[in-house]
Amino acid sequence: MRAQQYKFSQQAVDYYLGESIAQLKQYADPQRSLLLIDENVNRLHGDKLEGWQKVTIPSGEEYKDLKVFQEIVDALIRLEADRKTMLIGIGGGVVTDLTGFVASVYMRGVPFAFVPTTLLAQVDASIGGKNGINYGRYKNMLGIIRQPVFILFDYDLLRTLPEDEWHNGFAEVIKYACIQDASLFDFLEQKRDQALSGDPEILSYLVERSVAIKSGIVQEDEFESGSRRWLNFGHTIGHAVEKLEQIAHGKAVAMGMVAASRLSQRLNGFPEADTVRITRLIESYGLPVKISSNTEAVYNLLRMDKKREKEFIHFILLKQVGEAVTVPIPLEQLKAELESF
Ligand SMILES: O=C(O)C(=O)C[C@@H](O)[C@H](O)[C@H](O)COP(=O)(O)O
Repeated sequence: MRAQQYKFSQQAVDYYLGESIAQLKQYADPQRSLLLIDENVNRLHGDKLEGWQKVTIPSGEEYKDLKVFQEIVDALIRLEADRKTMLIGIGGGVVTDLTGFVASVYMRGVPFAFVPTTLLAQVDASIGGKNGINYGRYKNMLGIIRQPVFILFDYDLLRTLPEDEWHNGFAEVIKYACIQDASLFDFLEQKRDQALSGDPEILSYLVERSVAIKSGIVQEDEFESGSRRWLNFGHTIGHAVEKLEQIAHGKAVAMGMVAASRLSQRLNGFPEADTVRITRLIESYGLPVKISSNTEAVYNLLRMDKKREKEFIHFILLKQVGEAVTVPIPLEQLKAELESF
């Protein structure tokens, strides 16, 4: 196990990398904590969490909504959770987002922590303090930026992930390579087989490199007025496609990254050969690259992206592999570009 601490504006966050979920009692008091745990994770790993009070959360993005938020608040009231009760979210991004959001508003804020159990949650969703829920057709429309007390990364939990969910997580790792780390991009190309087969050494490297890249960017711009926007590479179109097609986040981001690379080619001088390279890498990790959604429907959702300011969207493009830039694109121009794809 490797312990690290990252300091953010209101909270220092402890990371326990390569720790076992069975050791959770070392970091939180079962008498003063409540586990919000994904129902599948509880079924598969609940035996390692005896002696904790649990509230189970249904599995799936469709549950990251106001209704489940309300059910969790009801459970907290029923269990008489007070201001010192720590909420520990154990599951994928849905559970960590919901836990952080409920914890941020219940009694005006209680402490919280995460045990991310999917690759996507370990490399992305659990880090950086973005917590929230979807609202209607819009992704993460209600939310807050607030940091957890700690994050426990247990790599063994990834072994029980369903095939599809496993591939999903690689989309966000590829994103980090595209926006900030060309050598990680080479590594992902060269070590694809070991990465996909879950080779422990390669996997811990990929998680820890991703965690370091994301944490560094968030430390620099926690409230997303500059470099943090880069973490949204592939997400502007991706979020719209995710909602329209009801597909997994990683798949939608994969398609969004290919679209953003093509846009980078047209508007930012990004070499065509690199769009081809990104597309190949994404495909080689078993992720989709082609969007078949209705263009107008994509545009109508994308108009409400959080990076919009009046008639512009701060769109994330690439300059080269490993270097992102934010370019304000007028909505009308974006519409025309989408139509021409
Ligand atoms: O942490 C961030 O900042 C990100 O943009 C990371 C994204 O991968 C993540 O999906 C995030 O939740 C999207 O945020 P949103 O602000 O576009 O809803």
